[in-house]
Amino acid sequence: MTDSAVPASRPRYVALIPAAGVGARMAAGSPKQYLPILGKPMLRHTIDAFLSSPLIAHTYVVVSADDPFIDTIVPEAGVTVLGCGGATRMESIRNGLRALHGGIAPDDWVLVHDAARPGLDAELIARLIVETGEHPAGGLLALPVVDTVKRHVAGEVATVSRDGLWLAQTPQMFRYQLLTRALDAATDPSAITDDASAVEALGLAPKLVEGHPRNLKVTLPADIRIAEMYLAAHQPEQK
Ligand SMILES: Nc1ccn([C@@H]2O[C@H](COP(=O)(O)OP(=O)(O)OP(=O)(O)O)[C@@H](O)[C@H]2O)c(=O)n1
Ligand SMILES: C[C@](O)(CO)[C@H](O)COP(=O)(O)O
Repeated sequence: MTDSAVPASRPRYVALIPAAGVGARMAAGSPKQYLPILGKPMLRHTIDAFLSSPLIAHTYVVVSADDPFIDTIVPEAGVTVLGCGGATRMESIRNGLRALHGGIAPDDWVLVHDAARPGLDAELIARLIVETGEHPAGGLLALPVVDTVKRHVAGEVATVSRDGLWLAQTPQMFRYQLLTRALDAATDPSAITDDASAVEALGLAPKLVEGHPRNLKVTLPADIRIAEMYLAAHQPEQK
């Protein structure tokens, strides 16, 4: 895939990384986005993925107002830290989008990407941007479900058809105007577990673009080692 399929200047593509979570399921005693992955903080890997992409005009990182660790990672050219994290992922993203207001055009694209997915790289970013193209509902990386799916509720167990089921990853990309409208319209935060679900609630169908297992979300302690294995296997060769 070449970058020539991508429009040159405007609209721009910017990255928005929500990084204001506490990492409760990781239970590491400090926010998981600062845990070392191959000796480098997880968030640093995530930021570096966007800095390595020639398609991304700027990267914004949303952290908590009282985040004591972020200064060890940024600032640097091409990255802006926004200390407006909220109580939920959706709130952090909403606050981040509001902070961009005025500095971004309505039809610029925003790629929202979890700080907790350090396995992203420039190739996956390019695939998402090129395959989403001008799709009016935007697009997201996702993986088709390969296992048999069970639903277990109140003692009842049933097998759910996996036909058409995908696991959503990030980045998820939408034009700024659409994403802000979708998140502002979201009334039931428990139903909005990703950015695409807010857009779907408007009756739109974002494009699913095949992601990669290395782009896993580091959620539980065992995921750290898995992320390290993927990243070690994917490092450019040292000369
Ligand atoms: N209030 C929040 C909660 C989450 N996030 C971010 O959203 C991404 C996905 O969230 P998740 O993996 O759930 O991270 P945590 O909320 O930190 O984890 P947990 O749910 O286990 O506490 C992470 O990069 C996280 O930092 C955020 O910016 N603001
Ligand atoms: C956005 C996401 O990563 C897509 O899979 C996921 O929904 C985030 O969930 P979390 O519970 O906030 O980690």
